[in-house]
Amino acid sequence: MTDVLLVEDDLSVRDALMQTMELADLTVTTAGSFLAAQPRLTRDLAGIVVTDIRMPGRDGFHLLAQARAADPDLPVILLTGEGDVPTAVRGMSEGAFAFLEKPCDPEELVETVRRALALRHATLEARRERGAMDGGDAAARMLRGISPQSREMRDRARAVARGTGAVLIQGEPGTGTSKLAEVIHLLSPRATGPFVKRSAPALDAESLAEAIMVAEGGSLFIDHIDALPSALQHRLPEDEVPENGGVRLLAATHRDPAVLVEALDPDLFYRLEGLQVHIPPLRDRPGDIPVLFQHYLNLACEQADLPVPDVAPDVQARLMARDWPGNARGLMNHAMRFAMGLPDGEMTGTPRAGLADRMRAVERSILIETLTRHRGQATLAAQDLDLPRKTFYDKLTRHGLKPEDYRPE
Ligand SMILES: Nc1ncnc2c1ncn2[C@@H]1O[C@H](COP(=O)(O)OP(=O)(O)OP(=O)(O)O)[C@@H](O)[C@H]1O
Repeated sequence: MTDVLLVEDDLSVRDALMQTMELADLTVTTAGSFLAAQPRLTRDLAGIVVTDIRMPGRDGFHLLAQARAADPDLPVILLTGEGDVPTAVRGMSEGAFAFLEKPCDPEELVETVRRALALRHATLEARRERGAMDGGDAAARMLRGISPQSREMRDRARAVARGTGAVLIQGEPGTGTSKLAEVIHLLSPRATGPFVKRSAPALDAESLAEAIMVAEGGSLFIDHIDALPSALQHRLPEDEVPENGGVRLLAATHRDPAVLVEALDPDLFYRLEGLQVHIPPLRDRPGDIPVLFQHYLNLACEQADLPVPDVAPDVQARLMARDWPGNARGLMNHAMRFAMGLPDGEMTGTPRAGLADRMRAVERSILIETLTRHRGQATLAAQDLDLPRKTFYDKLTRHGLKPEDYRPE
């Protein structure tokens, strides 16, 4: 992966610039002319372009135009001759990201490149997210979240949906167990059949039989399965369901599988044990908090016909540091209140830990958020946080975090 595509015809200048950037841990690819660079200017180029203006044949302005034709959001930094202000002005008016006078000050060059790169990554990330939402399947559309745990959960849902046996979903209240059940149904070959949801404590023999009948050809989702009376556990739909006929059983519990073994008859427990999906609590995936919050904020504002307020970075950091005992539902309620401009009085996620623990939680959230934003690229994340690489890695180790967990799927 290239951070910088450097286009410069003068070999000694090219080597010097390349060395400056490589010393700053940037990955550089070089080209000696417009023609050599042209095929690399694509819409999905993960880096940015630094180009000399004066080159034999087609010059830097041609390159700028070509880059903008490939992708108007691709940042291009122009290198001008000393004192050549009119050229620089023309470059800016034609859409260059910045211009630098040669010979370049190394610090200024690296700093400008980093700014351009951060913008490039943000652009590509936003496109990727949009693509996943627009063209994605039910898991991508309905289960928001950019954390590695959320990605894993979506993959697991897809895999489980392809199976035929009963499924057990486990997660704390408000983590989205019902939503995940619906996603599994929608991803399965039974998607065109009904999805019927019942809560175990409200069921008796008659209402269970009726629910099974209504769910014919689709899925029956039983929430709080641990509260299903023993007598009814034997009346659940069978695992051996004919293709697209019968009823597939999906179940959820907030309880630990270790406790569940006590609550269920062994037959049912072992049936459900085969295909399980666990939803981690929100506090273990703070990277999802800003995305979910923004999603529900947009929704609340749209419903109430209100303008969407800005979420300042310190507000985001505070949201991420909370432990959210109500999980996604708690966050959603908070977003609603925020949209209405209501005070934070009924917030349930306020941390009660001491100062040291709270600071640790904030540090962890910031590390996760930065790694997520830089797609697991530790060097960029460390730079973003103004930390030497070693200090950054020490902190990751202390929090048990690994950059590779934050790289894209
Ligand atoms: N990943 C997610 N993306 C978008 N919305 C989510 C996500 N997870 C949960 N939600 C939302 O949070 C709310 C709670 O989800 P859901 O009702 O599925 O939780 P639950 O675990 O079944 O809760 P409970 O059993 O306590 O009712 C819902 O409005 C759901 O849409």
